[in-house]
Amino acid sequence: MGHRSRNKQPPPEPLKENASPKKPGKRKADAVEEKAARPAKKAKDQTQKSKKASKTKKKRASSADAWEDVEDDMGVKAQARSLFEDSDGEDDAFVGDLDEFDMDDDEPLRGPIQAFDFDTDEEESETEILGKIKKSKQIERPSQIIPTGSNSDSDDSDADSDDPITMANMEARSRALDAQAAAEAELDMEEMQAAAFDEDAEEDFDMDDEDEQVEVEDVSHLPTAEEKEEEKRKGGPDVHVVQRRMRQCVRVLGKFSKRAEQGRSRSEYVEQLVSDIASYYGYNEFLAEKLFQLFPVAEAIEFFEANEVPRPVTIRTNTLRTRRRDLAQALVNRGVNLEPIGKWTNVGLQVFESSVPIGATPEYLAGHYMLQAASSFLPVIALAPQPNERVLDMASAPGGKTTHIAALLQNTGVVFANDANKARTKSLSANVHRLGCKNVVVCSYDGREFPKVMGGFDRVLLDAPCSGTGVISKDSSVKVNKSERDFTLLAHLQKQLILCAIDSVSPDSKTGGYLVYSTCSVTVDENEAVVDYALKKRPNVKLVDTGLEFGREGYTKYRGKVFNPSVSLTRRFYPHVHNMDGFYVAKFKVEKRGKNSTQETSNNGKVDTEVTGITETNVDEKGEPIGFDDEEDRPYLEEAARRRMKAKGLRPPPRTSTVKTAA
Ligand SMILES: C[S@@+](CC[C@H](N)C(=O)[O-])C[C@H]1O[C@@H](n2cnc3c(N)ncnc32)[C@H](O)[C@@H]1O
Repeated sequence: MGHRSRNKQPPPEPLKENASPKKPGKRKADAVEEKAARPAKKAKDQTQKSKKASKTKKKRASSADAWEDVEDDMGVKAQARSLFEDSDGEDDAFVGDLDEFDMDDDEPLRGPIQAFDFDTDEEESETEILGKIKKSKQIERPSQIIPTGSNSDSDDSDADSDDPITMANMEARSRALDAQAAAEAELDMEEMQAAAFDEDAEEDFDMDDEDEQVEVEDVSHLPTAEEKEEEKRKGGPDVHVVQRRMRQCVRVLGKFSKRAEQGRSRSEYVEQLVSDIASYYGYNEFLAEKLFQLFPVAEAIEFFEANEVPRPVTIRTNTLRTRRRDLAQALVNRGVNLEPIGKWTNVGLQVFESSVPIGATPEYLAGHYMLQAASSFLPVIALAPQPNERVLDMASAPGGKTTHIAALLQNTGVVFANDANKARTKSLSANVHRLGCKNVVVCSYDGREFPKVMGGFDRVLLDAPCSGTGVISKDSSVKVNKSERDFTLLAHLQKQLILCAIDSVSPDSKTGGYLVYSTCSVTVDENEAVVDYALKKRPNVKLVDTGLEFGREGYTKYRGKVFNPSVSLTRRFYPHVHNMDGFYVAKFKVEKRGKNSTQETSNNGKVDTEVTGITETNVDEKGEPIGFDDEEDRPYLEEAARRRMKAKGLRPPPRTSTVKTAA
């Protein structure tokens, strides 16, 4: 466990608080208090604004208590989940213990039950109606994907008020806290950028006392190999030293030629920074480096910081049972403080606070909603199933996306909800029943057996098993339990699954012919590399626009690898950018094999046309057989079989072959 993640211990001054604009957690509030107690250390060119920020931080420390346990408890409970299997954290059947929403106050939540007139014209905008409950910030600030309240006009004093929390003042207090957190996140961001990029700043800090000066001088140069050894011998560096060294490295890497120590290379700074990130946030060095490489230096820190903050609690209205406005009304009447997630979804609600366990309300039990991360709406929106279609959800347990698909099909057509893990199909079936899905067939095959089991689907969703590097805030065990070998095995499985998923789509479908591939991981090996592999192995598919309104473009080049330019049509989602779990979505159109066809690869709005050269048989563009080389695959398949046996409590036979990992 890293310095930053150590539970409930008095934390160090955070490197950068609240990268993700959310309510502060206990550790952060404590950190603010500690900061206030320590001798002031100011940025040289500190503005009025940042003075105000430190004031706000102190205020927040005293006012945020009512929220803190919510976050900490959620973190602990979420950690109990098995990530590999249920990596996007959706409800696993009955989730009856979300009682962390209970207020800490001795005073129970009181106040008149709110009644809203929902009997207005059907055509009245739902956002407008929900705005009566909580004014939608999406309207005011459409660039935000999940609202944070940063644009709230509430007075800060609302958050500090000593008055008891009531239904009447809860909204204002909630907004004020959100606004504080967002304002601080912005300021932190500015400070970080200033530290990294301010050309004029020769020194990071003014020294307010001599002790500080000594400490800062100590970390202003990179430790030599001997010093590192010494540091290790003493049980690792002091957390404050690590923090300042990280800041220092970020700053140097921002303008290397000017700021680096003489004789030290860029890679030495990167190495030191990665090693400090690993120890500060509690990652193994391999994963810290893998994730660090995805972003520019300062942004990488934002990503790691965002992984320390829980994402918003969100629910998806089950339109087979109710309408969002009715659900919102019912939950508000039970003391739930919520608002629509954003314009991009008409079924999502963000829960800010609740006086009842949100996983055990009568509405939940009656299947009116699914507890579901906002990011998991995305692949289904991209899939866009049409009524009466035949859809395959190849890796579907516990069914968040299956039940969403069933709802979009309006209980027509059929969804085959498959999952290789039979035990997990129980929670899948439970959710299917609870949500009243009548068009779902649950089955349990290894996805690689499709399309032999059944093919000819109008649409296929492959929400692939993955490393879960997008959901570290939910399951911090990922920080230490993923090795290079895991990524090699996962990418191999994903490549096998994606070919089977493509082959299960009917190119003759009148209404569809689409595959959506998604993961809750942010690594390139599990995303763009898999998609690019599929494009190479199956020339009869092309990538198309996902139809999602936001998300960063997929990489077309990454660390020496060059992918098909159309991979830019795929979309990446990040906790520090979109305030949702890290996610990846790609959408393919499957065309007929055996005919030369024109492939449109739209790249940044430009449309390239190329002849794909599809052949009659199952061969790739070099005339080599498509599919897997049995010999090459044997160790991987053997490894998978061993894992399955272990999972069932059986002892696997000795290995006859070994899986090669990349050098
Ligand atoms: C990311 S989770 C799926 C989450 C699900 N789509 C949802 O929205 O609730 C990945 C799933 O893949 C399943 N899985 C792993 N290997 C598989 C395989 N070879 N074939 C089919 N499913 C597999 C796991 O059991 C796990 O439930």
